[in-house]
Amino acid sequence: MDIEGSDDEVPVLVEPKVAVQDDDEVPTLVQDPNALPTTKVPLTIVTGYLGAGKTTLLNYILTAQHGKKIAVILNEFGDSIDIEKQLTVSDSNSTTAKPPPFVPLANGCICCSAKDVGVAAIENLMDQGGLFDYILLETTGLADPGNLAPTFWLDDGLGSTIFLDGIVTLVDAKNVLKSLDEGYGDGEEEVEKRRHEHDHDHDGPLLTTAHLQISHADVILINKTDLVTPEELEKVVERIRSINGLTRIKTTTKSEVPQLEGFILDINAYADVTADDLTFASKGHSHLDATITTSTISFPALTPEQVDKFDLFLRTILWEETLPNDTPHESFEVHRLKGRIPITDGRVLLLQGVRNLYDINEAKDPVREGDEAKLVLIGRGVGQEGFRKSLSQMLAS
Ligand SMILES: Nc1nc2c(ncn2[C@@H]2O[C@H](COP(=O)(O)OP(=O)(O)OP(=O)(O)O)[C@@H](O)[C@H]2O)c(=O)[nH]1
Ligand SMILES: [Zn+2]
Repeated sequence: MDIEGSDDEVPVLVEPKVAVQDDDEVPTLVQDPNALPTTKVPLTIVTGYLGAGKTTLLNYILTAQHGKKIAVILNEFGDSIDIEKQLTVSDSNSTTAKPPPFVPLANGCICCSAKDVGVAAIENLMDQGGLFDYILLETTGLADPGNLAPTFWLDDGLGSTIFLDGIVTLVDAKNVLKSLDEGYGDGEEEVEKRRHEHDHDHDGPLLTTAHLQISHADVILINKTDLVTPEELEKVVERIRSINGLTRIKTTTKSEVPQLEGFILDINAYADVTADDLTFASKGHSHLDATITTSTISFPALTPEQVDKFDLFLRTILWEETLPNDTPHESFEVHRLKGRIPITDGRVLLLQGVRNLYDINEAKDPVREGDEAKLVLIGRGVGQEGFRKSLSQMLAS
């Protein structure tokens, strides 16, 4: 969906549709010699089904007053190999009327084989220093953000310059239930492919792109609320909540989020694990969705000796996709996980994971909320009783 810039006061994002930019039309980026690339630049992934309002959100952010210089990376699938990504830098403080500067990036699909090209292009820009202090990456409507997130998280090479701040998913209030139920928009071929990839038995409930975009989201904007009744909207909220019990949800029209800071930008979703988040997730939401659920496992504070066993439990479920101790189970797939694990010596461990990557850090300010440890899992088949059983067996061994 093209959004043409008409206001010449503010830089407006135009999605690339042409494969080749005329050199004359590509202004070069102006370097700010005063800015030093000393701090890490946050990167937010903006995902959501075709036409859900991703570009509308980016335009909203680019024109809002936030005092940030934001780089936007777009990637669009074309009909051919002419897949294009471009980068535009917005300076909300600039008063001069200039067309947005474009730096064309190499072609390729950022969520799969060519992802490193995207990363290299960002790094290249970071080398120029001070050009921007925030990165927004809009994926295509059919992207699985779980494939993309690991590229920007826990990458030592990138670690010095970029970090993944969070994943924001736009949901089309009018169509999302159809997408979840029928794979509406995914196309028959894609639906069939996903059955092969994610459901080895072929008879489980359908895993759609909408599921993947919701299960990985740290923030969900249910957009286009003007197109549904309050009752319909309530159903959408409940369904989404039942899939992802950790995500923050906001209903919007025209992707308008007046409070960007702390909700869309700078949310630190891959660093902080607050007790509130986990408590919310474990309130027990109805299992309205047959494919993806959120499951919370609570257990007593660990002794220092149990930490390694807990780690082995995580490695087994995430890396081997099986339950320890030959615990019988049906196939499962973890999309996202978070945890807060108090240790009897006074420490609190914070746990973050996406797909088969995870990270354990000690809380810097270990406030103990009782002695209950909580592990929240989002994914397919994560509600099986075997998870609890095998964990307690593991910890008791
Ligand atoms: N009725 C209605 N239309 C909206 C709303 N938000 C955005 N739109 C329109 O929906 C269309 C698609 O919005 P985009 O922001 O381009 O969506 P997108 O997710 O970037 O779409 P793709 O890049 O094509 O996947 C545009 O015509 C928007 O103006 C809304 O809240 N209500
Ligand atoms: Zn778009």
